[in-house]
Amino acid sequence: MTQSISLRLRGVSKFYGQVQALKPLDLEVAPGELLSLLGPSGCGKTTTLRIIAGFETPDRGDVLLGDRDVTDLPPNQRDLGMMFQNYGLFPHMSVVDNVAFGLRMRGMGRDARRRRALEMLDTVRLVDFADRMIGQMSGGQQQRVALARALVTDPKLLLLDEPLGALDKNLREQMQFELRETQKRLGITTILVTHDQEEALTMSDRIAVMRGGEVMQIGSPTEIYARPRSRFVSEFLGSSNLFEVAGRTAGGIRLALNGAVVPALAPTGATGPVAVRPERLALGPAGTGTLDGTLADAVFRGSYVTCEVMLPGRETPVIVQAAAGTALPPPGSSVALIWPEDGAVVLEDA
Ligand SMILES: Nc1ncnc2c1ncn2[C@@H]1O[C@H](COP(=O)(O)OP(=O)(O)OP(=O)(O)O)[C@@H](O)[C@H]1O
Repeated sequence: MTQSISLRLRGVSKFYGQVQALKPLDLEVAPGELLSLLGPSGCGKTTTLRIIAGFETPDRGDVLLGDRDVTDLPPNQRDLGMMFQNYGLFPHMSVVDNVAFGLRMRGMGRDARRRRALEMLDTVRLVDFADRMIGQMSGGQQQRVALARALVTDPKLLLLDEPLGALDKNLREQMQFELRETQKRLGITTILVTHDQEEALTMSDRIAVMRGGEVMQIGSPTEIYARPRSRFVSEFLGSSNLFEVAGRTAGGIRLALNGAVVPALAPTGATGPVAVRPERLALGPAGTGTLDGTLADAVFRGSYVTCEVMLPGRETPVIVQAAAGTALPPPGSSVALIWPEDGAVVLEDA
């Protein structure tokens, strides 16, 4: 069992020539926590991870592992386990030799190496495959070998860069669960880089949503999903319907569209539109809700139905996600949008 350790970045920034890959960044990761760095291509996720690993030196700021300032230490002195998308396993070596490789580099004796590698293979439920060649293992199994190899040196910090990117959807979901389970069991502090919002939502204790070299918002998956602060975050994680706001009253938020007053969480200083998740809206008979419109389309998606509702005075359809089996009138019918009692939030930006 690893003694869990905290990770701290203080004012870390990085330029590549004229490109500011990272604006001064502060980040605290608690012992045993899994923090995801989530964002679109080029937002600075990999740069952040490479600085934490020691492959890259920040222009300014420091990196602390526990109380130790590791900013100037090379990667092999930082007590890290790492796992990347193309696992970097040696195809001509057996499973157990792949896992033991890092121990050999540290000068551990042959028998001790094998014993320790088998222990790790047991953790990822592959001990029966120890003497197979890597090429005889499936994608999911290779991913588990890579995890065992990352953990075999008993690192204090686990760094995962799109670790499941090579797997297809079903296997990927299963491995997300397994990886998270192992990480929790070992209590190892972990940074996960991903551009996959579902992966971040299912695996993380907290998510840092990044854009343009900055953390836009950081919080638990439920917090970030239910209370996005900006339009970018509300649209990057899931989707949102945005409504312009005309003002605030004691009873709630006045919508610009028809002046209706609706309940919404309104943080002080939030002057942007109000965002509502499609699954928080419902449809009812015309005249019974907040806004009347026309049901333009309804698409069956298996476990739910995606409805598009056109409102007078609004160009973009409002998206409503109704449970499968909901009785819907035919397209072209008048319907009412039923606003949620909670679940709408005023954003900070336009
Ligand atoms: N070695 C480099 N030289 C010059 N510019 C770089 C270098 N590495 C990264 N950048 C730039 O820094 C910015 C951040 O890149 P980074 O790789 O951290 O993004 P990312 O979020 O990991 O993207 P992706 O999801 O595509 O990997 C980008 O604008 C990128 O083009």
